[in-house]
Amino acid sequence: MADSCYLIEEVAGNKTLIDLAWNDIKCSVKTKQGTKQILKGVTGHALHGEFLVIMGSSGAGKTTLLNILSNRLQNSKKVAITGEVLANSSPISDIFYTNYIGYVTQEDTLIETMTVYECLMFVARLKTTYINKKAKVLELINLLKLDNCKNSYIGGPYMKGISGGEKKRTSIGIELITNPSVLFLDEPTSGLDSYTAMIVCKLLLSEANSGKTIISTIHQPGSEIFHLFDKLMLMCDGQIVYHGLAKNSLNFFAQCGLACPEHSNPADYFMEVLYLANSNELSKEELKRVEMLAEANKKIQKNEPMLTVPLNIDEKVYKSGFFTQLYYLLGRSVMRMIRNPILSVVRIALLAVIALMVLFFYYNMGQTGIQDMMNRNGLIFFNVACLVFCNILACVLTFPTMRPIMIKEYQSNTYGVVPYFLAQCITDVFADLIQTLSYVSIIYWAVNFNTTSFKVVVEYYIMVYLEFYIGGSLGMLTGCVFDKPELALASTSGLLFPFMYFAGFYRSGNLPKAFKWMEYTSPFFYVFQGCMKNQYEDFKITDCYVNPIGQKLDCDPLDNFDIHLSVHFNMMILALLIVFYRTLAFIAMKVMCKHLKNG
Ligand SMILES: Nc1ncnc2c1ncn2[C@@H]1O[C@H](COP(=O)(O)OP(=O)(O)OP(=O)(O)O)[C@@H](O)[C@H]1O
Repeated sequence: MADSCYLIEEVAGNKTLIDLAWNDIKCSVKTKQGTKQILKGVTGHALHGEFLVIMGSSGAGKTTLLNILSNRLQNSKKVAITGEVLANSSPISDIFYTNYIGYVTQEDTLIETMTVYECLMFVARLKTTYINKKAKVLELINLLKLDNCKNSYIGGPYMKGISGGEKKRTSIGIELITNPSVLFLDEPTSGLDSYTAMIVCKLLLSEANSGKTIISTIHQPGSEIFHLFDKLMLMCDGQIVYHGLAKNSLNFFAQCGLACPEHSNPADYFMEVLYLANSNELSKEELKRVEMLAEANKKIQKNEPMLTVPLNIDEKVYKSGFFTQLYYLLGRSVMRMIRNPILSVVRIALLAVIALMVLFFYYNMGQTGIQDMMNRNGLIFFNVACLVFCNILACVLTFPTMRPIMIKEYQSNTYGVVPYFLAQCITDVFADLIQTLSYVSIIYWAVNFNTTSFKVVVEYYIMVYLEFYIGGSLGMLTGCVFDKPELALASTSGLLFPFMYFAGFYRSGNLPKAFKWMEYTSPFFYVFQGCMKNQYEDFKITDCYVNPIGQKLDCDPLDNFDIHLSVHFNMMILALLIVFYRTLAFIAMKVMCKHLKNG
């Protein structure tokens, strides 16, 4: 295993070796049916240099145990955990996890528009202090056998990318780049073919050989993979029914009167023996079998000598500073926006369609008659509705897809919420600026909008910019509150239609007094007011409708629509609303992260 000893000099030299032990871990959760005991006093250990595989029946509590050991599940209103986890014979603090552990989740949380190399470099830049980060990343890529695809996109439903096995190895690489002493993995081989699963398991074994403590749950390994395992922990009904060398497990079951038939895959056989028809209500026979195995397992346990080397704890939660985090997050966010097909399609194609429609129907609009005025009003409102909606759609559709990635990276202390949030806001500032400049420049002169002064034109640019940004802010807010794009989209529609109705276009002067206040809650109202005021400044309709007694009517669109707030006042209110929506989005993001950290 010449290539297996990644960073072995650090493991043997400066790197801390860790023996992990856990005593009498109990975990219960409150459910609607009452309290459910998930773990019933679980005791075990994983030593440095060991690859411990946790297997067991579905619902046995494997993931729960992994989450408790890795501090991803903590005591909360719903969850009660007791027992202790020791590292090198000492109780561990929260900061221990930041310093020494890595966690590979079951789902790959990778950005589809990044390459394998970029994914690893991003983490290396934020979470490591290597002098030559590029060399370390390339070394790791070589170890993970990802050289062939290092410059390929991760890919996803909308773009072709690397294979499932390559994604999994990239996810493992993201954790290995920080060279953790303890690595947890939740079902790293699920969904992979047997050959790829074998590659992943061999990689984990080699990492264990280099001194790391590797703990992984694994589902249905083939017999070839099973024979790779070093230590095995079998769980059933929240208890450990075997913990020891994988190669001794068959003997243990035979001694308990449950001999595995010859030529069977031991992993399949154990799953058969530990299968529970209903994990909420065990039959007498199942209960007896589980208790018999759990008792027999207790008898074979010996006190393993544990390391007692004290752990050097670096109290810093984040390995990089605020501005470094912001810088790389901003770079990633801009790159994602440029490369993301949904974002580019929604933002550019939709905008292009709107611009073409406007040019087609409103090219060289007249400036004098009643009809011209009505067309102009229609176009102003059309712009307001379309541009806000266009940006909301882009944010609502893309933000929830970033959510699991952000949560995973936040939980592993890659960066804080503030730099992440600011990076999103700054990216929007630039994206909206480009959209505004292109859209307004294309349509403004072509449709004959007001060009009486430079100030009027600039103000219109600013109003459109605020339209885009307020749309993005609303999209971000719903995207932060709802985790699924469908839910976010549905709630956005529920919000947008009343907002649009109360914009002051459909019923302005004759809105019943009781509902008048609702106009002030709609951002569309301020955008519409601002744009109308801006467009009709110094603008005279000469060809007015004259009634039978000679009065000129409908000459002032600002009067017709009851437009009374100044352009600058509307701009100020919109700026405040942007701050308000973004603050709410930030609070939603912060609450979500805090909630997740507390289990
Ligand atoms: N927050 C929760 N609320 C209610 N029940 C829970 C909660 N978390 C876990 N459980 C239940 O606890 C049991 C153990 O869950 P866990 O995910 O640890 O099992 P597992 O062994 O990993 O199962 P699988 O192999 O199917 O993923 C399951 O019956 C699960 O439904």
